[in-house]
Amino acid sequence: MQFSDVTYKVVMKGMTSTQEKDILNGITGCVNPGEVLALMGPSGSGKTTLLNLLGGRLNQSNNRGGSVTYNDQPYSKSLKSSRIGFVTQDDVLFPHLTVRETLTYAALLRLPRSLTREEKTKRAIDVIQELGLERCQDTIIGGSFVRGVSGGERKRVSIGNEIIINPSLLFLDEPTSGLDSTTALRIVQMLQEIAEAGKTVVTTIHQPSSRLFHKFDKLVLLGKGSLLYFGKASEVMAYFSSIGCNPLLAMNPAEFLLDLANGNINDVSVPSELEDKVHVGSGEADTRNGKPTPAIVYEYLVEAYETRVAKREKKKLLAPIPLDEEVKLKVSSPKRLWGATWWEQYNILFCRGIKERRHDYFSWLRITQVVSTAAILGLLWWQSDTSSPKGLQDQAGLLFFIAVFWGFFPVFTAIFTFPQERAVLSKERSADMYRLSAYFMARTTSDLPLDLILPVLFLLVVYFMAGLKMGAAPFFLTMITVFLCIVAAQGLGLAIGASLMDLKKATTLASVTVMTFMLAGGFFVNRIPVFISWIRYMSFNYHTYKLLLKVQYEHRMPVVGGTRIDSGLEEVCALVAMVFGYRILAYISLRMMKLQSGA
Ligand SMILES: Nc1ncnc2c1ncn2[C@@H]1O[C@H](COP(=O)(O)OP(=O)(O)OP(=O)(O)O)[C@@H](O)[C@H]1O
Repeated sequence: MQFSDVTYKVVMKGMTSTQEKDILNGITGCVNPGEVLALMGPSGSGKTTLLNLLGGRLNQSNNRGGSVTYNDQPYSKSLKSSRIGFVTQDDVLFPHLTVRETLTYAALLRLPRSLTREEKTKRAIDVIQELGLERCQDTIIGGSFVRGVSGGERKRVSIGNEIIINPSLLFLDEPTSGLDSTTALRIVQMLQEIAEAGKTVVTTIHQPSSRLFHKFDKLVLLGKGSLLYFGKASEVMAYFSSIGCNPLLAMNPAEFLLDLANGNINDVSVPSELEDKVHVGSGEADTRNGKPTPAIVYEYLVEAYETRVAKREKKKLLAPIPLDEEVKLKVSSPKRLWGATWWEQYNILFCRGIKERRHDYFSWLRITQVVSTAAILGLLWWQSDTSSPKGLQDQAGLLFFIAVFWGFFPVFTAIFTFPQERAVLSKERSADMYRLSAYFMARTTSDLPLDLILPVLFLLVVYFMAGLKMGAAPFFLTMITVFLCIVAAQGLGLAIGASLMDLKKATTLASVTVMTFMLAGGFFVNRIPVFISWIRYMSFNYHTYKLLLKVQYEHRMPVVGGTRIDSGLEEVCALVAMVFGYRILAYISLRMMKLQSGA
């Protein structure tokens, strides 16, 4: 991989003006198969931005300049899905899946279609062995609220998720941050072994120990977005010595380099040129206790690199490299290569969804909540009598409550669906693991079984305690009506969650909407002004309430919300339209969601 004169800027919009900020200024370098390239620099120097650019994650941005080529070919979609692995700084994994399940699903989704299911599963087991994860393969990953594997093991699982496709290029963002030095060393050793197998590894690293530092083949040292050094890691000290910068104490080379890149020259001898700059003409403002300021040191380092090394490196990069034609072909193919067919993707994601949320399925808390509400309702409306108009009015209140309860509950569970999975979705879509439509269908259908079990329990308790109309037909019609209401309400929750992708905002909007639909539901107010009558038609509570009345009383209570209940077909159609309409809206919102990669 070669990168030449890579630049990146961001446009920052202020209150009064728009400013451009240069993040990277002309970074040039290359890394070959078999090598580990480390990107080092102080915090904010642009390491992550450079890594994202090299890994094709900021590829569609207009703010980038220069060129990045892989085997002499520009970036392509097939390269992204099958030849590049990208390990982000945060481990974005499902907390309730075990290590083996996580890697198996990654293998099933990402490995090429030419492999059988057994071969893909075997690859996951091989990776577990390669990464030394056998002991914790049946432990769940864990997260903030559930205890799972250790930080180092989690990082290895994240790396495993990427090396499973046997990528030619592996990018890692701070793979050792937060780990103790022995675990960090183990991870870097593993990266070295991956490189030795003929792969190219590029990693950002914050402050490696000296043992770690010596494991890198090449080094890019950045300071405020400019290149201070590119070359062999083993030659970096000799280079800085050649420009007159030497450590005065025995210290870790990484520490020395970071100090220099920060412009901190305590315990560092500086060249006479720099000393002269302080004494001749630079004036008070540029000096601190007779020492050059960080800005002067930084300028000197950038200039030294530009004049002594940069031109030579650029020349080297311009020299043509003989290329294997087969590799060239693979890399330049513009087609996106999916590891599984749409239907396979749907099945894998459906099973993964069920496994990830299996703990939710038998949540006694939810079951208790529903059954106790049902029991309270049953007691309050115990064997209610509908022979008098007053009794009828009373029971209609119960039916309205059922329509509101099953309109309210699913909205508030569904709004969490997409915002909670945003990070995983972004990461997996950036790696082109599956089609969005397959994910959407799997995610929205894998919750249905639970969502339909709870209302059955609820109705079994309420229906007979409250003495609603006896008979199989009214009971099952009531159940179907409640199901329709739940699926429609879920659609609304999914659409709100997907369009806002922020739980606070989504909860606020959902409460206002659900309250409006409830008020317009035909129980509290019969006639509403014509210009807001559309609210009533969008309210699933209204249609559900009308259908429940129809099932229970047929023609004894024909007018609700100012309209007659005829065949009930109109209400069924309205609910079905909502089931699909809100889901289509949710899908469009997800499609429009900007993923990190611009995928
Ligand atoms: N979209 C953006 N808008 C504004 N500034 C940005 C944007 N992206 C990056 N930057 C700025 O660019 C600089 C480099 O960011 P980057 O994350 O690449 O640094 P880094 O070297 O990886 O830092 P760290 O080691 O702290 O993670 C920072 O000053 C950051 O604030």
